[in-house]
Amino acid sequence: MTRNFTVKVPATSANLACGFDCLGASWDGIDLSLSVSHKPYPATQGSQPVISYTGEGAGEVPLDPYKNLTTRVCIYVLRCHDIIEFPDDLVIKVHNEIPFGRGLGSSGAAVVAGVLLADALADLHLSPSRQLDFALMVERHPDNVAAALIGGFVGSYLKTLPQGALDPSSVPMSEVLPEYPPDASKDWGKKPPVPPQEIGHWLRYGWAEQIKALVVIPQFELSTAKARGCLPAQYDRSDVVFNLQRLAVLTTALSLSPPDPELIWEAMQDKLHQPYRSELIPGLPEITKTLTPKSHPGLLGICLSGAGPTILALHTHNHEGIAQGILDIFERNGVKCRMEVKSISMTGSTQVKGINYTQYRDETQLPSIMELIDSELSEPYINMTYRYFVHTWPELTFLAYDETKAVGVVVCKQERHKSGLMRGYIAMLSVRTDYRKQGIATRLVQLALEAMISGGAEEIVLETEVDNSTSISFYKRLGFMSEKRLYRFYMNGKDAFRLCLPVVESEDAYT
Ligand SMILES: Nc1ncnc2c1ncn2[C@@H]1O[C@H](COP(=O)(O)OP(=O)(O)OP(=O)(O)O)[C@@H](O)[C@H]1O
Ligand SMILES: N[C@@H](CCO)C(=O)O
Repeated sequence: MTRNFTVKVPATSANLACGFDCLGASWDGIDLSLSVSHKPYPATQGSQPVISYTGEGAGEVPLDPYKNLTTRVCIYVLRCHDIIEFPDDLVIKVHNEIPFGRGLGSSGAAVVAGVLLADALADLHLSPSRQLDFALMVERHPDNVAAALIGGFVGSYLKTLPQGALDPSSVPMSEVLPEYPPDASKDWGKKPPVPPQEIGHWLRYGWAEQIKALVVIPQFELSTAKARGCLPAQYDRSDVVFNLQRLAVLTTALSLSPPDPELIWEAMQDKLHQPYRSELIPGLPEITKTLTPKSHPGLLGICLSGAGPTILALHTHNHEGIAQGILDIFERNGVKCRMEVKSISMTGSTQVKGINYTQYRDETQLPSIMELIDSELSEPYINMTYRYFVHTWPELTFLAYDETKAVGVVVCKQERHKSGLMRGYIAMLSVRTDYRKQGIATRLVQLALEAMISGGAEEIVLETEVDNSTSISFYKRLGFMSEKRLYRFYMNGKDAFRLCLPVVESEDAYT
């Protein structure tokens, strides 16, 4: 059976001015997404994962699973659980909307995605706290990764670990995520350092629903490493106190409704990182000092997003006016930008298990098939009828599973009709009522059609009750046409329509 699932991780803004290395917020509608399919463990083929990648960073990101950040984190987490290889037939389709090196947490998102990928592939059932431990072994400040994992407006700190515990910051990154040599075999880097428990603690704050984020993204990249490189090793006590006082106010100020612009603007001042980063971001001091709630009504506070160069302007309204103010300053400094308005994402990262489809395997599936169909159809069938179909044409019965629960089935047969044509026949189709409208019936019928056509079917037919308009329009959408009316076809005396799909030469004519 092939399993499939998706992983989605939102973009984040770390710091929010005074909360250097401890505050973060995640944004809706700007995500890193993985769409994954694989065979369940144990792995037997030693096959390499196939990665494809679209969106931000396409063409730049390595697609070799031992070089790509997300899959390297994934194999790191798997190996910490004594699973040394990727599962068989692993296909990962990445779509990334988070631009690199702009202070929107792209690397944190890639790391979190790797942790969630490993978790889902091997059914590790890691708690959010344990997921954060693994992420913090790789991305060593908690602000982006905590906000990306948990979602919302999040405060976090790194715990002081007991003496003797592994200190993540002292483990060289090359030991956590080794650079795999080209000839790395599956035994290479097998025993990585396992993170201590509960490296990071976090708390989600309230966020007033009126507050939106205007995100102004300059065209140039600034790596976090470079933006940290210009920070001093030590600070004046007065600067630290300046930030702490603002931090004490900001976390609650952003939760109050209606938001107080004067309070928030002043609380979003900073002396610990932005002044030092000004040399790397032309126009930054002017943007953070001259745009105020008085000059630009609707503005609440303005700062660097993470390590920059993106500017984050929290506001309640007037995003066009505020954006123009920022764009004018950037333009005078020769910086080109694009902008987006975002809402806070309260969901954080998600792993959504998909429905898995499988061909009929053996009699143990018969009770599920019978239950699904008996609960659905007006026509009662006896055991022998089911056995006749699934034993004669096992390759033409398909089931849909949510984890181990069967939620849909299609049962078909195929034989030569007296007209001389090879005729496929859809005998039964059923999807649990609570799983409808997810495309499960369509996928089941498509699988059956593919199997019948590859088995030589020249036409495919079925019957449906004349007053079952849902069923009739479902099959018509798949290309079926009404062929004839069959009078008193069902035992309840109802008429049926026979629907027919002529198989034309193009194999995808039915899709
Ligand atoms: N989806 C991804 N897949 C693989 N590698 C990625 C992905 N996203 C980011 N990276 C790697 O992370 C680098 C960017 O990391 P960096 O920490 O400099 O910036 P950022 O995470 O966008 O900013 P910040 O941490 O300040 O918010 C990229 O150049 C790339 O090497
Ligand atoms: N707090 C970090 C952001 C990236 O995690 C910094 O400003 O360098």
